Amino acid sequence: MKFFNREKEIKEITSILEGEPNQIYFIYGSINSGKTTLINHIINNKLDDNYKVFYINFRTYLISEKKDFIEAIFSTKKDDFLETIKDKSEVLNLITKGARILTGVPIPEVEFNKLFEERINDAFQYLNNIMLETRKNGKTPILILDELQMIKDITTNGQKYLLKELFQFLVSLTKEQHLCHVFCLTSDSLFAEYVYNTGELEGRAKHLLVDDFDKETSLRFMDFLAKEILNKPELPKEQKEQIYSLVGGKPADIYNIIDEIRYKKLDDILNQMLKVEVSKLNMFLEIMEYSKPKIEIGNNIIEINKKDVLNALKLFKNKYKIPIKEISLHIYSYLIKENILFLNPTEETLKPQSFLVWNAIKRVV
Ligand SMILES: Nc1ncnc2c1ncn2[C@@H]1O[C@H](COP(=O)(O)OP(=O)(O)OP(=O)(O)O)[C@@H](O)[C@H]1O
Repeated sequence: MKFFNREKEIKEITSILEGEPNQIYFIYGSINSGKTTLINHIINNKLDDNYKVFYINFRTYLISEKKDFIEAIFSTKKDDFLETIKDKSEVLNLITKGARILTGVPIPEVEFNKLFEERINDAFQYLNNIMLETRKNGKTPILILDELQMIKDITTNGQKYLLKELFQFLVSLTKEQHLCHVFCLTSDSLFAEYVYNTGELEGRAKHLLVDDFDKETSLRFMDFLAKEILNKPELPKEQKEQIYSLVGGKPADIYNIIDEIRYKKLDDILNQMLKVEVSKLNMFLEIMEYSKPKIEIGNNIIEINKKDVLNALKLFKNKYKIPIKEISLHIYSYLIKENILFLNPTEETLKPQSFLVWNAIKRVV
């Protein structure tokens, strides 16, 4: 897959990386807006060997307890051949000479096994030492935590949230020690909102939005893909308009459509996409009748009323984006959890997760 555009975001992130680590950066955006693709493009193509990237993707693990969290962060393997790291000198080798991007923080197997018996702070202490070693060897460490929301419900010692301890540690890495750049990625906008309003991160964290493309960029992206995938110089203007009016600037949707044009008619592709989305929404509303869904807000469990959901969705009939205060907290939280709405905490607005979802809403309610 060839990478397209995002000059503004690339400039912003590379400028951050040129400076001293000082804040935790949260990269957020609606589903499939291109967050992971962007950060991967930057670490693979825009950095020189003076950087060392520790990339942790929580999506690849099923995380339900502290032990899983530790397993996700650390790696006891030297390389893709799954050779085990035996001692500290092999860890140092990986940090100084190994690949620029490491998946997981390297640790000798014996030390890793010990982490399970000890307090979570020991894991953070080990991580801190690795960042110090990386610095000592003349490299700037970058820690990337992808899909961070996966750990939000993990408790340690029965009730204390692991997330809070992690945040404290990340503040120490950035604002206090200026040791390591930290980027957290999330597609869960309720989580992004929680982070945005978390008192202990005030003045210590910044949010960077990676949104769907605007219209002009989307049309250029279609021509870019027409060249890459279809071997055509561009797509006819009316086809581009047709695609945009159904899926807007969602990179993943645009990519899938152009790819399918290789073997299907555009009209058929678009009709099928809309049909599927409309039936998903209809099914969702129908199931609500029977399942009587509930949502936990603070310490309260609130039942979701179908009529309230329909009224909330009706607000989008003529508008793509609305102020958050127009929908009550439990209803919008539920619709976000169900991947129907996206919340932008910095703007305090709500919009459908995608243009396609918006088109379905307009037809169903
Ligand atoms: N800048 C880009 N250039 C080319 N293709 C892109 C770009 N951004 C996104 N895409 C396409 O969109 C797909 C989804 O992007 P990606 O997985 O990065 O989104 P995401 O925001 O990380 O998703 P999630 O919501 O699941 O976290 C990619 O697999 C790719 O096909």
